[in-house]
Amino acid sequence: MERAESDTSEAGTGDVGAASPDEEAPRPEGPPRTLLERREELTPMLSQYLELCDDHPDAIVLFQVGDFYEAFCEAAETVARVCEVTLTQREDSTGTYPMAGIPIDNAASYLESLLEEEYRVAIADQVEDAEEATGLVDRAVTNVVSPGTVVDDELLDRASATYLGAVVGDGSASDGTGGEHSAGDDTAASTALATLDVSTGECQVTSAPADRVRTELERLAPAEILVGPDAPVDPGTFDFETMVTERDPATFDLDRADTTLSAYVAEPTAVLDAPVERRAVGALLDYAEYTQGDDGALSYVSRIRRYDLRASLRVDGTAMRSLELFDSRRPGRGETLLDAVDRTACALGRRTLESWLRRPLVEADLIERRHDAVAELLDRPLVRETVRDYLSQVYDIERLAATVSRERANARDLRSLQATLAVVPEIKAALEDAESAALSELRADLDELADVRDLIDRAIVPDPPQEITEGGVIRDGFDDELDEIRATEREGREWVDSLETRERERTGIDSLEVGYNQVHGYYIEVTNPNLDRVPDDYTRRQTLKNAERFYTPELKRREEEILSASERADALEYETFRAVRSRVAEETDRLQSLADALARLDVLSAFAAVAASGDYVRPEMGAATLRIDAGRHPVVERTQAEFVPNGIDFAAGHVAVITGPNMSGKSTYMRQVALICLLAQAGSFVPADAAELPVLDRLFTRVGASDDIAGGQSTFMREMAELTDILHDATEESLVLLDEVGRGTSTTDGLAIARATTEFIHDEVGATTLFATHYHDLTDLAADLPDAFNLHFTVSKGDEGTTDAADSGTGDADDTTPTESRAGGDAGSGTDVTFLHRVAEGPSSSSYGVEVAELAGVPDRVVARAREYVRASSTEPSSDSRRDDPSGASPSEDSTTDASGASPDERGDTLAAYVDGLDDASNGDRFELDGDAGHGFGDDEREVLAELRDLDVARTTPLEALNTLERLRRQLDE
Ligand SMILES: Nc1ncnc2c1ncn2[C@@H]1O[C@H](COP(=O)(O)OP(=O)(O)OP(=O)(O)O)[C@@H](O)[C@H]1O
Repeated sequence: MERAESDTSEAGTGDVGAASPDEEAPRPEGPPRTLLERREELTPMLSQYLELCDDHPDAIVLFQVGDFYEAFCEAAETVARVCEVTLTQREDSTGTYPMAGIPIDNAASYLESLLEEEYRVAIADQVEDAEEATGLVDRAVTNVVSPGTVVDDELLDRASATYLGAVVGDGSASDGTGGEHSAGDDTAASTALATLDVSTGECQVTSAPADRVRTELERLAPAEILVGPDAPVDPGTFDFETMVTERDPATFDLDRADTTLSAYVAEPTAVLDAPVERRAVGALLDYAEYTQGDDGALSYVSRIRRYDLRASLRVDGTAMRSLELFDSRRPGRGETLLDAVDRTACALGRRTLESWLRRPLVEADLIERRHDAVAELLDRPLVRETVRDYLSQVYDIERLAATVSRERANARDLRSLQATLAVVPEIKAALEDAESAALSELRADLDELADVRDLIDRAIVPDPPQEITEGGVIRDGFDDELDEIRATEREGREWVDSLETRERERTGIDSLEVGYNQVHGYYIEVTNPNLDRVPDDYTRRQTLKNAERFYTPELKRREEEILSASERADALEYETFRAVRSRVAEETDRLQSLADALARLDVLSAFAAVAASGDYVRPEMGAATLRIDAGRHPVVERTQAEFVPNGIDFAAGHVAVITGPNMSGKSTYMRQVALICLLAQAGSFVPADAAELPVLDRLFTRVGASDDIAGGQSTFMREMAELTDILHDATEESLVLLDEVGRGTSTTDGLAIARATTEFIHDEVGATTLFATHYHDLTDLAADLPDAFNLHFTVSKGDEGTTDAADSGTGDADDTTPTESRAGGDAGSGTDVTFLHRVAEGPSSSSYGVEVAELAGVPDRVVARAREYVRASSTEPSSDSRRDDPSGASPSEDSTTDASGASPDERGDTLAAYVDGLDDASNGDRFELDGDAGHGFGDDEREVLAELRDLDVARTTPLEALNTLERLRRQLDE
């Protein structure tokens, strides 16, 4: 590889070793210090580097030197460390400077490492031919690469959009942390969020109260965010990977934004009337322009779309994570909802599917439109499969259109566009009889772009080379001048080809040969024994050992003609190619609309394909009840050999308290209900036998205290913060999943919080709620609250031949073989327990904690002993608040009071009494396991029992519990 150039002749390189990758990263704060200090004495090349660094103080400047991109001094140290390349040094007359370089041919993988570590990189290319330059080669920054602005195919995720975001506040917003929530109140809209996918030109903006914007940020998870001066968001609290980029506050000014915007839309104020939105988009485009270099490089950003957050189901980051919509909690192992329903045929569809799942609809009409289309494609498998087959031949024309517009597309890219356009008529034909509104409209939106397709087809050869400057790109017959030049070239070559025969005849030398070499051009070669027969018009060109090479005046003339024709042809081809590409670029809008239509069609047919193969049904939307017959978890059912379907049937706004042992299926069930609702609102059919669903406005989850700990906050603190959001923001149209709320603190407090929360949601919020809990005491809420009821997960006890399921209408799985996990045998009572993963009405009769312990392998003696304690405790006085209520009110009296209008505040007394009672009861429940009451255990066993007794179950995660049990078991074995 070429590393040096003429003006580096004084440079030498010396290996000073690779930097350790573990050292703390020095961030690029301005140009390399060492160069700044020596500014006056630098050679022209390093001065040029320093000037480019001056212009890009927030980036590492990579400077083209031959086939390498080089960085110097402090920047070199960073490059060497992050890219794991050798730190060398450059020596010149002024001193020695650290230097590190990455090969241009393979730059993408090194750039990726720099982006991963959140560096911004300015690429300074040589902008004149090094051979033609007199003195120092001219260089300019052609592109700034940052996580949110990458356009390079190799750096982009094919399947997901990469967003750059900008958040701007109008200065009037509360920061949302003072408890000032404004659910559904758009008059308080004060914060704008604009996002841009630089690779496609998709630009969107919305404004809403600050807390809503924060949720939207989590949903879109931009790779890079510009935070405006008044933005009421704290970048430190973003819990997704992103790079926060500082910008000059002036770039967020309204005047400047309007000027920037006017280059993209004729009348910015007509498209975006809210100043805060214009400021967000303006700042975003300002930065994007800075990164893309040349003026007009973003001309394909022509559609700036404003959207209303209220037009989509609100799913916050916590819910997205706990429902594993896009990221599995077991990276690399677990599937996500997106994986489960992704049957899209092309990258366009895959990105749109993700965006539909991120933004499900909230208008029944729009949802039904999608369902109609899916139903039609499901009923017509031939149409569906034909369409999917053609869609699989579709290239990523959304990104291709942007590449064309940026003048970065080569001839192969244009051919890919053409190949895509060629299948559009076929797709239209397949949809000819489409009946549903969505499909017929889609069909109408499928612009065949026949003009563009024909242009590319006529202009570009079918299988063009990668390079666009070396000819072989433009078809014969497309350009007269090019055809003429090519004819001259061809004629010349033919003349040369036939020269050998002619000269052999003329000279009578049978061994005479005509050849070509790079240095001397065309020649006639005659071997030494025949030299006396060489004609007079031969001029000697080269002497070899056994032969001489000659040329004739005519051969020389022809050679010049051929070479100049070839050069002219290459130049003309390049020019013609650029003209064709510009012509295609003029149709960027139409190409983007076509890409959009193809993407929608792909998602709808993917939904139909999933429905066909996965046995999904069309849900009935807008129901006042939440009824799902034999529902399935779309992800778990794919991994679980025998998934047990479960139904649900209750009025929207009611609260279900779900009890059952660990591992019985509570969380899976709750998530399944949420996923079914979400899929339905995204336009998909759902995994169930039948479904009637309300249209939800928000979806909240508070699942598993220990599952999603984020840094900085204690588990319980985080749990409570999330709970606060739910209690503030949920409405009657929301679905709330609460899994073991309150588990992160003491049993007494946890139980009190769980109970108070449920009462609040029931009385004040009216959201449809599923509440899974291990606190059996909570099951009496069903008696207290008119719209609450119990569900439980059934367990079969083998020896008794019974289940604790009160057989009910909700369980649709009576004929299904349960997935079995058995505990039992000869320990203690010898109960044989099988988890049926089946939901039933009513509360669970037991927590089966001992059986789970037995399943986990706790020694028989401990299990038997534990059973004795359980039996003993069941004879202790009950801790039920209603029964312990000092007022003496019976449960039925209590609920009568409620039904007759008692406010939750009035019930506060009952709650306090309840908690007091609990404290008393828990004291009473404390068993004496050590000392004299040791019941014949040895010291080791007593130690184990003591540890078990001290275990704070309420603060122990299932995994920790299993680990503890395993350790105790080993301790006993030893
Ligand atoms: N309906 C079902 N059919 C088959 N298997 C299931 C079903 N539901 C759950 N399971 C299996 O049981 C396991 C435990 O389920 P899940 O986590 O929902 O239980 P849980 O009651 O919430 O447990 P915990 O209280 O410990 O959180 C799942 O990982 C899954 O493998």
